[in-house]
Order: sequence, then structure tokens, then C-alpha cells
Amino acid sequence: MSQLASAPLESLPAESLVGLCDTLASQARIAATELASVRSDAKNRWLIAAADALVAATESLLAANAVDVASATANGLSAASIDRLTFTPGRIQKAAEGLRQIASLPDPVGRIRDGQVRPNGLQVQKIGVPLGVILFIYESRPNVTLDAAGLCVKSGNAVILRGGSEAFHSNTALHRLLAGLLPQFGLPEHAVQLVPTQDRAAVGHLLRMGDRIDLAIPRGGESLIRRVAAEATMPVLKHYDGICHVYVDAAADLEMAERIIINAKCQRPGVCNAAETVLIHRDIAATFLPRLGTALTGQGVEIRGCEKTRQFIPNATIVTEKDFSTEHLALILSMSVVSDLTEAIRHIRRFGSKHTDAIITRDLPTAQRFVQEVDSAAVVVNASTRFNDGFELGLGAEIGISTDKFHARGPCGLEELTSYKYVITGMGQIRE
Ligand SMILES: NC(=O)C1=CN([C@@H]2O[C@H](COP(=O)(O)OP(=O)(O)OC[C@H]3O[C@@H](n4cnc5c(N)ncnc54)[C@H](OP(=O)(O)O)[C@@H]3O)[C@@H](O)[C@H]2O)C=CC1
Ligand SMILES: N[C@@H](CCC(=O)OP(=O)(O)O)C(=O)O
Repeated sequence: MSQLASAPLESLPAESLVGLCDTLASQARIAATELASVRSDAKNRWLIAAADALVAATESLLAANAVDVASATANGLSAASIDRLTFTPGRIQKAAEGLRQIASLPDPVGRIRDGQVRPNGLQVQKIGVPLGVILFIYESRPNVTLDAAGLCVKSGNAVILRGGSEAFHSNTALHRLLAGLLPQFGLPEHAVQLVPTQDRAAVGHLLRMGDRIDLAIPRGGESLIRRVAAEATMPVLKHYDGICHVYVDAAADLEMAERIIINAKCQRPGVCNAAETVLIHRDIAATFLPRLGTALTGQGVEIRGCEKTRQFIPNATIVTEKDFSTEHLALILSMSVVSDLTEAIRHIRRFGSKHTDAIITRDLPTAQRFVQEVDSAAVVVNASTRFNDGFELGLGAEIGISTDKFHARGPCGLEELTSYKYVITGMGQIRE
């Protein structure tokens, strides 16, 4: 296992920090070259062994996590952040299931994506290849360490993990488990590395290493992402925030709408695909808002609504434009009554973040227009926004959810962590 990853290194002199980053990047580059030609079978066996080891190590992982949670709690971290940070046996099981699902998925490396034979007899194939080295800077959320490592290795990429400092003990334990198993399956030991310092200057150094790092993925608050987008010398895959909407149309099944809104807002309010705003068609406001208000209040949700909303939900406070533009990541919900679909779409275009937006309707043309006109990474019809997730969409996991249009959009799984090359095979053809 890499010596670099074994212990936290604080307050390194600037020169040593550059040297450390340099070593991480060079080791990753070599590992990526080796990993690109590793057989699927070896990668899959490593994934399954990692899933088994994870479950077997539940107790010690929970102990390492408890250290992080205790100090985060003492430091007054928000409820949403503590929720992201916390490991439970259930979450460990789910992460292990994700690794097994990744193992069961087709290997994108070497997959023929497209092919044709040209009139001159040339055989042209488009073949999946790894991106190379991925620098992943992410929030204090240990399950993300597992998702990222599993996806990167299966897609033939070496990854440099820079998790949040609050999760340092959890990530160190997870990294030790994952990286420790790599050589047993003939995989390069530096395929999965953890930046062993919490010094943010390391991020700046790594972002300058575009000669060895092929992609940077920042996953966290807006200031992190803006920094990475500004400083990176390699392409960046990202989303800024998740201001997700649920629009309840006049033709909605109201029982369904209530169920979906409660799930979209309350199931895990601290994640990016949780709903932040509900828009209600005015024709159903009088019948739907009182019951929705009662249901949301019963779940502990603070409702901030427009004047019309407040006519039917008296405990709602007045919503502001700032609320509509804020990803609360908490049990706070903005609500507005709209006159029609056009106004709902206009609202989403103005305040949304092109992440995930849902419509509840029984009217097919209305649903089709919503899908056509809402330009978000995921547009959902009659289901919860919470489904914009790699595991739920059958990708095994995701390394992040992109709202970019280049190179990938939505949950980024194995396919999105690869590129392709053209392989052109002839029989001596020359160009006329
Ligand atoms: N929109 C979204 O999807 C998300 C929003 N958030 C929100 O962002 C806020 C902060 O949450 P948190 O999870 O701590 O995310 P942060 O963005 O603060 O941190 C995420 C990771 O980036 C690092 N980081 C942050 N800023 C910089 C920087 N300027 N230079 C280098 N590295 C940096 C952190 O390191 P360090 O260990 O030093 O903190 C951590 O590893 C919260 O309000 C949270 O709810 C968080 C995650 C996702
Ligand atoms: N995969 C997640 C959603 C993604 C998410 O929360 O992203 P982020 O807020 O960037 O960490 C889930 O629904 O579990």
C-alpha cells in the first residue's frame, strides 16, 4: 500500500506539499496506464472482495466513523452535514451492494460503442477507453469514497481521492481496506490513492497537474466548485447546486403528488436531488394545499410560501426570491402557486439549477411539454426527484451528478468515466 496514504500529514512545508502532490500524480499516471489493460474479471473480483470486506469490517468502520461524527458534532456541523458524514450498518450494506452492482455491469473499457464498414472496405470501430487519472475532491461523505473508487477502478481509471476533512478517519479506514485488496487481484496499488493531508493548498497543486491528471471532479459547496472550475488545468465535471422542483399540475393525482413531495423533500433532505421548491397549479390550490401543508408540517418541514400558498397553509411564512435560489439542504420548502404550465416552466428556468425537476400530471401532452421545455440533467414524470441517482438508475453508483453538457450529464457512472477511440482497420487502403 502507498506509504503516502497511511497517515495524516499536517502543516507540510510548501515544497514538501508540492512534492507530495507530484508523487501522487505520477503514481496515479503509472497506475492508470497499467489499469487500462487489466481484464474485467480481475476488476470484478476486486469489487466483490471489497464489498465482502466492507461488510465484514462494519464494526471497525463504524468506530472510525464515530470519531469523525463526534468531532463534527462538537464543532457544530449542520444536521445535513452530519447526516452525510454518518455511516450506519444500512449505509455500509447499501454501499457494498453498489460495489456488487458495479461488478455485475458490463465493462465499458474495450466495448465497441459503434461500428461501420466504409464503402472502401475500411472497418471503423469506436471503442471505449478509460479517461486516465481522475482527481476527485468531495464532501465529508464516506459512502462517496466507495462509490468513486469502485467506479473508477472498473472503468480503468486511477483515482486520487481528496475527501472532506471531517471524514478523515472514515476515509482513511476505507482507503486502507480498498487499496489493501488491489494487489491480490493483480491491480496496481496506486489505482486508488487518498490525499494524506487536509491542507487545501494540495488541491491547488493537483489542479495544476494537467499533464498527469485527466479530469477533476469537485463535489461539494459552490465555492469549492468555483475554485476548481477557475484553477483546473484539466477538464472539470460538476454541478453547482441542486435546486430541484416538483410541479403539481391541475391534472395531477393528488394522493400521488403528496407522496412524491414528501419523499422528494423529506427522505434525505441533505442531498442534491432533494426538492427545494414545489409549484402548484392554481386550479388545485384550494383542494391540495391544505392537505399538503398538514402532511409536510407533520414531517417537520418549514414551509415558505407565496401569498396564495399562505391563504391555504396559514403556518407558512412568506417566501422570498432568495429562498427560490437557495439550496437549503434542510427541511425547508419553498412553495408557489402558478397560473399554468408556462409559468411553472418560467419559474424553473429562472431559479432552477438544471439538476432535477419533476412534474406530477395525468395529462400526457402536459408531461411531454414539460420534458421538452425543461432543460435539466434529469426531468422526472410522476416520480420523486430522489431518483436522479446512479444506483437508482442502474449505474451501480455515481461519482457525481453533472449539470454540464460536455462530456457527461446526470449521474456519472462507468460509461461517463470513459471516452473512446476510433480503431480503423484496413487492407492497405489509401486515401484518394
Ligand atoms: N450542492 C451540492 O450538491 C452540495 C452542497 N454542499 C453544501 O456546501 C456546504 C459545505 O459543505 P461541505 O460538504 O463541507 O462541502 P465543501 O465544499 O466545503 O467541501 C467539500 C470538499 O472540498 C474541499 N474544499 C472546500 N473548499 C475548498 C477550497 N476552496 N479549496 C480546496 N478544497 C476545498 C473540502 O475540504 P475541507 O476538508 O478542507 O473542508 C472538502 O474536501 C454546505 O452548505 C453543504 O450543504 C455540500 C455538498 C454538495
Ligand atoms: N447519490 C445521491 C445524490 C447525489 C448527491 O447528493 O450529490 P451531492 O449533493 O453533490 O453529494 C443520492 O441520492 O443518494
